Amino acid sequence: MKNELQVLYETLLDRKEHAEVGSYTAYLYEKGLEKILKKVGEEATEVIIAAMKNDNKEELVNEISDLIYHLFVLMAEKNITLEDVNHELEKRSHKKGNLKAERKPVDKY
Ligand SMILES: N=c1c2ncn([C@@H]3O[C@H](COP(=O)(O)OP(=O)(O)OP(=O)(O)O)[C@@H](O)[C@H]3O)c2ncn1[C@@H]1O[C@H](COP(=O)(O)O)[C@@H](O)[C@H]1O
Repeated sequence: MKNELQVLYETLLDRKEHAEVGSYTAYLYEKGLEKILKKVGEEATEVIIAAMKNDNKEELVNEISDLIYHLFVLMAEKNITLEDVNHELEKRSHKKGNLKAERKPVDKY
């Protein structure tokens, strides 16, 4: 079963091919890369502000979701797939040996 992140990414890719009326995503693609980057920057700042406020988990989850949405729009715009990111994370994980049993003392930061 697909998780919500996969469904969202596929929806955003679909919006690239079929620009629906009233779609905020289609509006971002139409505005172009500079607008998308501006939104990623704004949303990242909002995550930082929400995280510094400490105890409002709901607000922080909200802001993180906004940031993920805008990052995914950027990925779709740049033809970067979830598989690309997954593959990169997998490579890092194998290199580092995330399981405690595999980890050597030198692997520590
Ligand atoms: N997950 C999201 C999502 N998160 C945030 N946003 C939009 O991002 C915008 C960010 O809000 P801001 O106040 O920062 O920006 P704004 O003032 O509305 O817009 P700007 O003038 O700054 O561009 C809001 O309009 C939100 O609706 C999203 N818009 C769409 N989605 C999902 O994307 C998919 C496709 O949606 P549409 O493209 O709208 O069909 C659907 O699954 C939606 O649920």
